[in-house]
Amino acid sequence: MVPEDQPHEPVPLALARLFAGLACPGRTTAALPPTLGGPLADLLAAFGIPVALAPCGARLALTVTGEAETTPASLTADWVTAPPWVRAAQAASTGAITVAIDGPAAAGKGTLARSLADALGLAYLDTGRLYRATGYSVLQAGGDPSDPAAAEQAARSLDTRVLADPALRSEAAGDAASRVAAIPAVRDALLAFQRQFARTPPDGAWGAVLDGRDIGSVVCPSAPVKLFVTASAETRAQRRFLELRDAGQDVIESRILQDMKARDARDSSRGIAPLVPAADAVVLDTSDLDRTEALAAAFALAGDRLRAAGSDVARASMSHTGAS
Ligand SMILES: Nc1ncnc2c1ncn2[C@@H]1O[C@H](COP(=O)(O)OP(=O)(O)OP(=O)(O)O)[C@@H](O)[C@H]1O
Ligand SMILES: Nc1ccn([C@H]2C[C@H](O)[C@@H](COP(=O)(O)O)O2)c(=O)n1
Repeated sequence: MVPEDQPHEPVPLALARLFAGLACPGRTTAALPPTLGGPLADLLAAFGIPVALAPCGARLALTVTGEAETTPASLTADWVTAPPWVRAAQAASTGAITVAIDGPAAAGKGTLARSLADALGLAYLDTGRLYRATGYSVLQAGGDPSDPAAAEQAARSLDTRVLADPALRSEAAGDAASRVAAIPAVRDALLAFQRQFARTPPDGAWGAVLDGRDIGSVVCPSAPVKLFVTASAETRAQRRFLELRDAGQDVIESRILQDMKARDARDSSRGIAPLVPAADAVVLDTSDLDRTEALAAAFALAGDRLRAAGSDVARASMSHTGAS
């Protein structure tokens, strides 16, 4: 039994370290819900990282018990933050690996996508921002986001430098985004940028995490890892309320819930690229998971698929080069 008050690393950091093969033997790294501890321990063991599980209150303490098989002797500036199987796949890679994360508004897609990308050394694209920037640009010009001509013109002339503008996070920008997103010419205009990002991620990254509504179904249908992240409408509205309130916006939770339901209905029922889980996506409901638990679950799900993808890429590369 591990004492409950024993200090633990923050779980996202611990997981990043574990998956990067940089765990510190003998140190308790994560206290996890029982449903996650077992699968994660199996996964780490499969990566060559020896671990032990012990009860810790209502949770399981996951402790690294020995050196990972390929832990580097020292960390250097050019050390690639990725586990051994990822580096093998990277070396043999004939193309970038894509992690597709889809789901409804405020489900936690971006939070998970950023953490996965950071931990695995992948580039990250929040595709919602492309639609938000398009809708916001129409609003700024005094236009109607549902007007196909105005929306298409805004999408085709989009300058990606505006994607970091904090104004894009407002509910008004989200609503405008959902309206322009139902227009086929807008989706067509934004598709090439997203596919290009996935195919040739910036800064030489070996792959990319993209989040949105149609990444697994339309933008990157052959992505080896597809997560559909969801949560109840009430949970998502509360999360968005807290986010906007903490950012200093004057918001009413019941209004956010109402708008969010309307946006979900529009995104799910539109004729083109509707919000639906891809047939081969793994659904992750985060309603009862905090950020840490959701990340642990995503790591377990994504890690398994990525590992398989890494082997496939390596195999494809070997047959391509004639090696056996
Ligand atoms: N599991 C969680 N528990 C509690 N809060 C969370 C959880 N995951 C994310 N959040 C918070 O909920 C809010 C929405 O999360 P996030 O932006 O990641 O969602 P999203 O699905 O990317 O949203 P959008 O579709 O609008 O881009 C953020 O404030 C985030 O910190
Ligand atoms: N791949 C995408 C991404 C986003 N949209 C639309 C639908 C959303 O309501 C809106 C804003 O997205 P968010 O920032 O909340 O993720 O943009 C889409 O249709 N396809």
